[in-house]
Amino acid sequence: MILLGSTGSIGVNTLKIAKKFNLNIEVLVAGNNYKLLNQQIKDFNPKYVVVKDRETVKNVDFKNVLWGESSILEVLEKSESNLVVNALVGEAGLRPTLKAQELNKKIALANKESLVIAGKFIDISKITPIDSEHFGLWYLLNGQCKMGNGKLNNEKFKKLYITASGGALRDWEIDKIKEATLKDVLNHPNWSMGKKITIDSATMVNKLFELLEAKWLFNTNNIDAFIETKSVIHALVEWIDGSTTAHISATDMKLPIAFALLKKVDVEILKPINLVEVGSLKFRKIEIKRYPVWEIKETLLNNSDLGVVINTANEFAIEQFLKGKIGFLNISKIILEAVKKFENVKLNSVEDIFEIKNEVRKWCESNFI
Ligand SMILES: NC(=O)C1=CN([C@@H]2O[C@H](COP(=O)(O)OP(=O)(O)OC[C@H]3O[C@@H](n4cnc5c(N)ncnc54)[C@H](OP(=O)(O)O)[C@@H]3O)[C@@H](O)[C@H]2O)C=CC1
Ligand SMILES: CC(=O)[C@@H](O)[C@H](O)COP(=O)(O)O
Ligand SMILES: [Mn+2]
Repeated sequence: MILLGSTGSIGVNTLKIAKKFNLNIEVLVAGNNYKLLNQQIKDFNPKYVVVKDRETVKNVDFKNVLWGESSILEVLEKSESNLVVNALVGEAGLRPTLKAQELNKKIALANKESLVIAGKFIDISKITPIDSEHFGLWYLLNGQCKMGNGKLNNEKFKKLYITASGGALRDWEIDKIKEATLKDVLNHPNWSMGKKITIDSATMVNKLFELLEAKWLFNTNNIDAFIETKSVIHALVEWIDGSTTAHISATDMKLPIAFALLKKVDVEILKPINLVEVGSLKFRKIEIKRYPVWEIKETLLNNSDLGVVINTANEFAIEQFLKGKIGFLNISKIILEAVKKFENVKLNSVEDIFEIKNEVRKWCESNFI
């Protein structure tokens, strides 16, 4: 397989599954964590290795190390594996997703930003979702709604739900949230993940993205989210008959990853959840006064072209927050102002995405730096 983002949270879990099932790794792509990458090269003996920056190349114990986005695309073209695991973070994952699709490869997609930014240009038949909630929905729907042609029979279900943990600040007094530091925001209550998605969980941008991701994956706008504070339930399907089924598992990404990598899974991947030990579950509404970005939920679902605007503003704002230049609440403020400014955006081609991304980026830089 081809693993993009091998040194990250998803990447490391993917390699644990690869080792357990003795899967071949043809390509390792990492950013600049060469210490971990060198260990992975020793363990998996890949044919190609790509890193983010030229300066990192000299520290990697491998001959012909390549670097940069164009090298990721070049290696995708040269590779023989038919499976790409996209565990890159942010917009950096988009061009590799589009290239893998062009090469008719299967994509095990963790990089949700690919669908947020360019869902309407992505062939969903090539995508297997790794995102835990979407894996849960896929798991629940696959038995009931799969039609012969692989499409889902959407008449069977009434509504899809995904859950949110509420993020690191979910129990903070609302008027204290503006003082949250990076350390506070990275303290996720249930999951251990990369920095960006952990910040997105605290702003609820992650769940906003996941609603749009689900729209593309399951071809429906009939989707919503609520908080389940232990992240024991990941997804639910409300059926026409009035019953609801829920997908429950431990908070460990090895389960969705195993399904995405293997044709079928008939061994234990995670220890089952003991609900008697869990004791109780608490559910909460996602409130706009605590999560301001939730205000644009319907706007985004009804105009998915806004995905590139929201993602660009979010990545800019997170960069500024990580540098200590803006406060936590400004992340949502910048996103909401960008949506107002670019509300009439229209995507007619993939090229439009990159043009609009640059325009939004320039606007953010001239208004918020
Ligand atoms: N973590 C999780 O549990 C979940 C993650 N996801 C999604 O999966 C994706 C990955 O998330 P996560 O694993 O947490 O992210 P991490 O930040 O932990 O890992 C990102 C990976 O991408 C690499 N990388 C980043 N930028 C570049 C670049 N420009 N070129 C090459 N490599 C790059 C990093 O390299 P390095 O570290 O060496 O710099 C690292 O290997 C995200 O889209 C996230 O939303 C979805 C559900 C759950
Ligand atoms: C593990 C996973 O799929 C993440 O997307 C997780 O769901 C993020 O947590 P939140 O539910 O807090 O956004
Ligand atoms: Mn998720």
